[in-house]
Amino acid sequence: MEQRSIAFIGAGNMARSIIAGLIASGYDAKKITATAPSETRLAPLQHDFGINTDSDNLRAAQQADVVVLAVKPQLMADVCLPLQAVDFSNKLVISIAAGINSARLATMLDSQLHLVRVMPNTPALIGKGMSGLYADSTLAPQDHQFASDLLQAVGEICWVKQEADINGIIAAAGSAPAYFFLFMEAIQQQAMAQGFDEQTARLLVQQTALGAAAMVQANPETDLATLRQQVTSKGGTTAEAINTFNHHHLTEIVAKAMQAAVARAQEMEQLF
Ligand SMILES: NC(=O)C1=CN([C@@H]2O[C@H](COP(=O)(O)OP(=O)(O)OC[C@H]3O[C@@H](n4cnc5c(N)ncnc54)[C@H](O)[C@@H]3O)[C@@H](O)[C@H]2O)C=CC1
Ligand SMILES: O=C(O)[C@@H]1CCC=N1
Repeated sequence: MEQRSIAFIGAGNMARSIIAGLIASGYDAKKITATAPSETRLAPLQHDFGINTDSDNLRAAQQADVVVLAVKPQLMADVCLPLQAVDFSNKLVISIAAGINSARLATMLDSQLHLVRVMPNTPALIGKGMSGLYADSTLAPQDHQFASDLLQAVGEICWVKQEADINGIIAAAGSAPAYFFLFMEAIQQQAMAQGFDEQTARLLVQQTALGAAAMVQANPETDLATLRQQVTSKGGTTAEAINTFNHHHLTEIVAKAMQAAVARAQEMEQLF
C-alpha cells in the first residue's frame, strides 16, 4: 500500500491495535507517529513497534499526510481545538471515534475535511479486525483507496453508504468482541463450576470458539442456523442447552443489547 505519513492522535487500545496490525503487515514504522500526553502510553509503542512518538498533537498532525483521531469521544472537542491551526486541505482525516459524526468533526476542527469515519475493532491487533468505513461522495478515489488499504492491513472491511450505518457497525462489530468475550467468560466460569481448573476451562472455551468461527469462515455457503443444527442431535444434550437459551430469550437479549449500543452512539452524537 501507499506509504503516507500517519499521525495517530491518541495512543490507546484501538490505536495500538491498528498500529500493531500495520507494522505486522509491513507498513514502514518510520512513517507512523502516535501521540498521547504521557510517556506511559507512548514508550511501549516506540519499544514494541519502532514508531515515532510525540506528546505534541499539533506538531504530529502538521507533519502528517493522514491524521487518525483516536481519542475518547468525550475528549475529542478539547483535543481538536488546538488542531484548528492545522491546514487540512491536503490531509486525509480518519476518525475512529464512536458517536461523533462528520459534521461535528468538521466543526471541531473548523475545516472542510477529507474525512473517513472508521469503526474498527480490537482484533485488528492480530490482523483479524473488522472495520466499517464511511465517507461522503466528495472523498477523492486515492483517499478512499488509502483508507481501504489501511484497514485491510489489519483485517476485513466494509464500506457503508450512509453515515448512520456506522452506528450499526458499532453494534455488530466495534463493540461485539466484548459480547463474545462475555459469552466465553460465562462458559469458562461454568466449566470451572463443573470441576475444570481455570486453565483447562479457558482452553475448552477458546479452542471451541476458534473452531466455531473457523467453521463459519470455511463454509461460506452454509448458513449459521445449519451449522448450529449440525451440532444439535435430536433429543440430545445440545438441544437441551439451546432450548434453555431460547426459553430465556437469548435472541431478544442480543437484539436489545445491540439496540442499546446504537442508542448510546446516537446519544453520544448529541453529547459530544
Ligand atoms: N476500544 C475499542 O474496541 C474501540 C474503540 N473505538 C474508538 O477509539 C477511540 C479510542 O478508544 P480506545 O483506544 O479504546 O481508548 P483509550 O482510552 O485506550 O485510548 C485513548 C488514548 O488517548 C490518549 N489521550 C488522552 N488525552 C489525549 C490528548 N489530549 N491528546 C492525545 N492523546 C490523548 C490517552 O493517553 C489514550 O492513550 C474512541 O473514540 C473509541 O470510540 C472504536 C472502535 C473500537
Ligand atoms: O465502547 C465504545 O464506546 C467503543 C466503541 C466500540 C468499541 N468500543
